[in-house]
Amino acid sequence: MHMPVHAFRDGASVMKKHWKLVGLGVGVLLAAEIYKKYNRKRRIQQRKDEVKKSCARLRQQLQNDGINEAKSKVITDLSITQLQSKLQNGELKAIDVLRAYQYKALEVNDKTNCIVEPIKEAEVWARELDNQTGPKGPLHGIPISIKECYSIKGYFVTAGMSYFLDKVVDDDAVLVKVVKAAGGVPFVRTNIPQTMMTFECSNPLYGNTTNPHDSTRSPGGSSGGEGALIGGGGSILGIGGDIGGSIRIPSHMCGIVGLKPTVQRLSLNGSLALNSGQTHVKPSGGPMANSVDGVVLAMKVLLDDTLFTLDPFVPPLKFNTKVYESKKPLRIGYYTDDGIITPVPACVRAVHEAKQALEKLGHTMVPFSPPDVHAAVARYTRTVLAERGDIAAGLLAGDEIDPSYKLMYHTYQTLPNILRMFFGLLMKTQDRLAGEVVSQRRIWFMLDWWDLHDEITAYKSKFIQHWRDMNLDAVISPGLACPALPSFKSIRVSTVLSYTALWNLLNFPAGSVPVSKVTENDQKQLNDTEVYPAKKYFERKLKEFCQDGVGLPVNVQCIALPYQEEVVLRLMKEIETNTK
Ligand SMILES: CCCCCC/C=C\CCCCCCCC(=O)NCCO
Repeated sequence: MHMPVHAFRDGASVMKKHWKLVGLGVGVLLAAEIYKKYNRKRRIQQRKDEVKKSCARLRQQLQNDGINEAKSKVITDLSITQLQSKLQNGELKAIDVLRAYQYKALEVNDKTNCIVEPIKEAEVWARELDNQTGPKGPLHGIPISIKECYSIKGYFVTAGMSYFLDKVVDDDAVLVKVVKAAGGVPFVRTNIPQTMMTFECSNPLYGNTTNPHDSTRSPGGSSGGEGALIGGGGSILGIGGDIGGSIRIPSHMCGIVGLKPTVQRLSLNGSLALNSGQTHVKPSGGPMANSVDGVVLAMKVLLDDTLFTLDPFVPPLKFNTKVYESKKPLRIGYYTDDGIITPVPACVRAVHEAKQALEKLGHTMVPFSPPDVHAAVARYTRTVLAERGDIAAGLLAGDEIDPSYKLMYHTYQTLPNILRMFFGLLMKTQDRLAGEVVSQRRIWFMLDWWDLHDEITAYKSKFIQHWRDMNLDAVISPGLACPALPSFKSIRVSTVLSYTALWNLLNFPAGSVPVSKVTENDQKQLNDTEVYPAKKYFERKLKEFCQDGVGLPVNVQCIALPYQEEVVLRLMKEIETNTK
């Protein structure tokens, strides 16, 4: 049978028509995509310009008001206790304190790029406080820096993603409201890493933040802007957030004090979290400051009726001064190596110095081994990476992926599963945990999710039993396995996170407090293979990244059982007073 020629001709013309339509469709889609990308780029540039202008305006204002280095220093050199008392007794005005910190913050920002933008309403708030009659709030006139993820009415909350540049938020986060109700003056918003799920501090909107002690290094993250600003002296008290170490890592890397409370001891309502539907390991909001007194003041002020009313899901537990001020000797566990990655000598020395100081104060120090950290941390990553970064990837469509997030993004989003498994196997030959984390499968089924919950609950019970068997009141550990890392390198030594993430998995409160600085001798020991054999791949990388680190801050971590923040803070205060 043969087809007449016209049938071919008709068929061909129908096909041609279809191809034209398909071509048109593809063209429209492509054009839409190009337009979307162009639009996002334009929006990012616009945002960058707005931020630049806002800093320039403030600088001009400070100049007009005659604020200079010397005038600023008189105020920024005061401790939080001195500052609070001078503001309370009227010796200092809120507007003068604000100006002094604005000046210093801009100076630190010039060096580290730690600020997203100044909060322009701060001046009005400070003047209102100065004109106020009647009783003063406990934070009266104290300038407070705020991590970018907390809503402040009239501002963008982005976690470094242009997706969120479409709409300014229309209300303050609960913690911001409590700070303001207590007379605090939120005055700058601080930088974060893209998605906030890394411990760097870089994103395409606001750029990379550097460490105030070494500009080639990262301040850590995700509350890295807070770390750099407070560490550089540009803020005395700030608010951060932590689901894996985001308060404690920048505190450690920038030599400041930070507290990750038990989840929900403070409210996170009104703060951006990409993984808010993730139910097993939740983030905590917490204070960061240049002293333990600052963190204690913040906890005392925040744990009050205003907070309990604004967020009734916060347990109404006020700050327990009796526990904080207790002199009763405690039984404290300590460890320097969790078996995942051996900390560099400076971080080990810091734990020993804190231990000695606590011993001198009459506490009993006992060696402690956190049980099965490997399984715990594997469950932690399985939980926080359960959707393999799908949520972030959806929001990031069209955005440039920041260098700090690239490796993680591509490992989980673009690498075909088969290659990821292969890559994971290869990594396992170098580092078992890292290899396992890379090979972990996405959680598809609800029953797997529930099983994971049960495994975590069982681990918590086992851990608490071990803690009870040892009759412990608290534990101290390295602040992290290394001091500040060169910018963009953290993913290459990501297992250092085991020192902080364990306490998120367990939901124990944990704080980070400065103890020391890296010395020449620490560096000598780092390069002595007898002291630091660096047998694992990540340890070798750590050794490489920790060269030339003399002078970098080193903290230790203090941990207690859930809702015992006051025990953590007591230890932190004792360590702060009795080391260095
Ligand atoms: C412990 C082994 C780590 C292996 C490498 C896995 C890499 C990343 C895992 C997730 C990283 C989570 C970082 C969380 C930072 C943070 O606390 N963000 C606060 C968000 O509110």
